[in-house]
Amino acid sequence: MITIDNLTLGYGEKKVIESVSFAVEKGEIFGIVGPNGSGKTTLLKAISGGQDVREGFIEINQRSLASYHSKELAQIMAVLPQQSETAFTYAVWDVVALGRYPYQKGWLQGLTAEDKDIIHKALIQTGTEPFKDKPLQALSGGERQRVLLARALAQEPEILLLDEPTNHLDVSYQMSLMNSLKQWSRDRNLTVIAVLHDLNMASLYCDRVLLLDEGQTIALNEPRHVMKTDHLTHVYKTPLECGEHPSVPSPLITFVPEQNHETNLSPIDQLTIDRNEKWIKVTSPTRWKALSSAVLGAGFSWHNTFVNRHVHKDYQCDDVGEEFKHFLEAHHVSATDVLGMMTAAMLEDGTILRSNEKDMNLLVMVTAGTSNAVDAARAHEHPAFVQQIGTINTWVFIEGKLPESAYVQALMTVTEAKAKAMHDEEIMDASTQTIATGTSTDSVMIAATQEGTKFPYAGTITPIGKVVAKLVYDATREAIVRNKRRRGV
Ligand SMILES: Nc1ncnc2c1ncn2[C@@H]1O[C@H](COP(=O)(O)OP(=O)(O)OP(=O)(O)O)[C@@H](O)[C@H]1O
Repeated sequence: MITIDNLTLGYGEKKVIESVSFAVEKGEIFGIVGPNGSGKTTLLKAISGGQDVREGFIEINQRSLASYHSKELAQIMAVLPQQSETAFTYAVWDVVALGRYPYQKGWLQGLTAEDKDIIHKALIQTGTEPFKDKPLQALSGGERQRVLLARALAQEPEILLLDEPTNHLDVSYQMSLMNSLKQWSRDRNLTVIAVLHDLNMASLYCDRVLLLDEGQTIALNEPRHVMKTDHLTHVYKTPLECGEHPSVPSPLITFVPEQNHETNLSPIDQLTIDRNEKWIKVTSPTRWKALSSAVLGAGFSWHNTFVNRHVHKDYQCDDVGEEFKHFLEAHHVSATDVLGMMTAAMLEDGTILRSNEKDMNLLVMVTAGTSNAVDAARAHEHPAFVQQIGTINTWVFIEGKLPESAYVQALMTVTEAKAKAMHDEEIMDASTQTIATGTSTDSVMIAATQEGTKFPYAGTITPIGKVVAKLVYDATREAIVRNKRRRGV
């Protein structure tokens, strides 16, 4: 549909776009992203025919752009520019009606019933119908932006060029605009080329993205290939990270603010451990990124308070999460800060071990009740699942920066070390009379500061994995031994 070949554009002596080539298919949503001054608007202007081409060419439907008469071009292409025109004193309806101009045969010809119907539909589609009689100047920036979009739609274009269309729009209208573009591209085969500053909008809605820097193509591909941490950090010169969107298969770009630390103490030295018969509560002045199977705060989340709460072995509750929150409130602890686990094991038997080898600052806490011990290999022989609280809870605090993959590896390391401790302490599965590998309700947490030394891997044989495995193995055995002693085993 649109072919750009080896395009070079500029102002005076200055080259602003250099040897850029790409093709946009019919029905595609094509995003142009890049830092301020990288040439996005100039490129879009050239595609709309408003910028002289210095080298290369632009074709639309296999015809040179330069060969189109302006009215002919306006019948296939509509433009929503970056700056919304505020000079208009027209009423909204009249502004949208201007979109029908390319179809009028002469100055004196009025609008047909079909034109009016199209204008009405464009007003409805953009939510601007309620203020169709107001002057454009009386509208907010976002409302005006939507009116200009309605005018572009009234042109019934095959191609829509948008320069930062979500500027001025609140989140709900941004989403609604982008959802509409997606729908029009599907239903009417509308081709969209949009300059976007919001990298997440580009990643959520564009079929392909062109990343420009200083007029040159840095990347051109589907968002998941373009939105890479190294590409974007290099181009935007700002710390950011590309992760996964939690609900759709698109990259999620997050920005990392500068951190100011007022103390030289290590994060583990700053942990406060409150330990009594009711709980082991660890609090931190800073938040840790945790991966856990906890009752409160499961999955990946950031916390500054970690509670391992003691409950009676007969504890039963329909909504454990809610009951836990009430418990915390009653103790003046904010539940939103807390990663919370439960255990019927006696907390004074819990073991806390620390390693502070050079660049390996870790703390491990294990509480162990083994009355629900299960041999995973024979678990299928057990009767139906019964939720009981005799459990091994394991916490690992790591000073360092781990990718999410390393969290998962650390989780495996913890599980293997725990299973070996169970084996070496000869903890039996009461049902199968074989050596157990864990208990039926074990819970685990890996928490890291996400600052300092990078640990890309955390499997058993990696530098950090070796320390995790040793501490978890030793702490689990010690907690089991204390538990056995208490029970007189
Ligand atoms: N009319 C003009 N005359 C001279 N130079 C211009 C003109 N318009 C833009 N430029 C320059 O061309 C370069 C690219 O500008 P352009 O507006 O295309 O960038 P952009 O990527 O759209 O930037 P932004 O994100 O800030 O909108 C900039 O250095 C800008 O100063």
